Amino acid sequence: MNWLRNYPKQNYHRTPHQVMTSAVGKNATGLVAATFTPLTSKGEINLAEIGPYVDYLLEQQGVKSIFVNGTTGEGMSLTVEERKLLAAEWCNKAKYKMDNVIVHVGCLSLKDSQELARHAGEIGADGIAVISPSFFKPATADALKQFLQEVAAVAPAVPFYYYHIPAVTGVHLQSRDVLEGIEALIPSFRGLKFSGSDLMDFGQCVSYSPPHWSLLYGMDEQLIGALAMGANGAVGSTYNYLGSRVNKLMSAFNEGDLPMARTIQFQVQDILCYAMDLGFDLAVNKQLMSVVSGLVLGPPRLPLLLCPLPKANSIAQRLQQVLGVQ
Ligand SMILES: CC(=O)N[C@H](C=O)[C@@H](O)[C@H](O)[C@H](O)CO
Ligand SMILES: CC(=O)C(=O)O
Repeated sequence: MNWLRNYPKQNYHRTPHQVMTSAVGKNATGLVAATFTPLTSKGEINLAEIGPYVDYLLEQQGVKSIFVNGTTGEGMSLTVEERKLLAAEWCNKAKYKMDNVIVHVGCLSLKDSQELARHAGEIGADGIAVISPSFFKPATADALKQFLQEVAAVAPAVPFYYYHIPAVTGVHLQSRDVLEGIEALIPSFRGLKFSGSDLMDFGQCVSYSPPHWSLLYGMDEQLIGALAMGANGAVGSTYNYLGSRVNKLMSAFNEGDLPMARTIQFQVQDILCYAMDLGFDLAVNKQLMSVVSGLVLGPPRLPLLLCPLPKANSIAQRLQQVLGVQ
């Protein structure tokens, strides 16, 4: 097995599901809902809906952690000022109630990202996450790490997560290469939110990670594969309305009941297949959440277009049918 010994990368071979609490903050584990951003009918941010939203997740979905201003939250379509107001309100309303509020602070401009990272530290966020810049893209993993390092450096006490979502950013660097030596550059580094389909790269990230990192998976339709690979938790948009059911998937998996975990995964896939056949984008997803939860999340921001209500209603109906089957 010489090829193994010659493999240049040092892996920790950690035991999946064991994440130690670290010196900097607490790790995010379990289910994390990537929240939608409530807007008024005129397209302004609607802070008044955030308190009820937090309570809905806790009481109706059993979801105790959130990831705000990310892809689902239309973070890249919001101004820096709007993002600060939203992050502050999420932290404020989730304080003493939720386990973890992770604020996404990635921007195309390094300076904007730093301003948001500093602010997240001031408002007591439990973590910050940064997506790769995607207009001018980093040419190498080292270039990306330099960017991440500069952001993390302004909020050194806040647990830092790298957010990999290649289908959206068009940045296809292997996450394993991004993780290589990252803690020497970013002492507050605490994990990865991996929203890609490449489970080999994800597995290599798990294998490389020390026990105090959290590896969170972000493709809700195949979470079970990532759990098998050693994910510590999941961040996703569908946990806004499927959190309660997917919590059961996680416990079934942890208890070794794979048939049950698989049954639930197939239910999630059924709902998403149905939605995708109709055309499923963030605007549809947001409207679906409004229909299912009763929260008034409003329209998406341009260039996304408001989803016609009958379409969201039809997906919601399918969801109720599928969830009706235990
Ligand atoms: C592109 C996107 O928004 N990905 C989300 C998180 O990363 C997922 O939660 C998906 O929305 C979900 O897996 C449905 O495809
Ligand atoms: C899904 C996710 O993590 C996001 O919306 O950013």
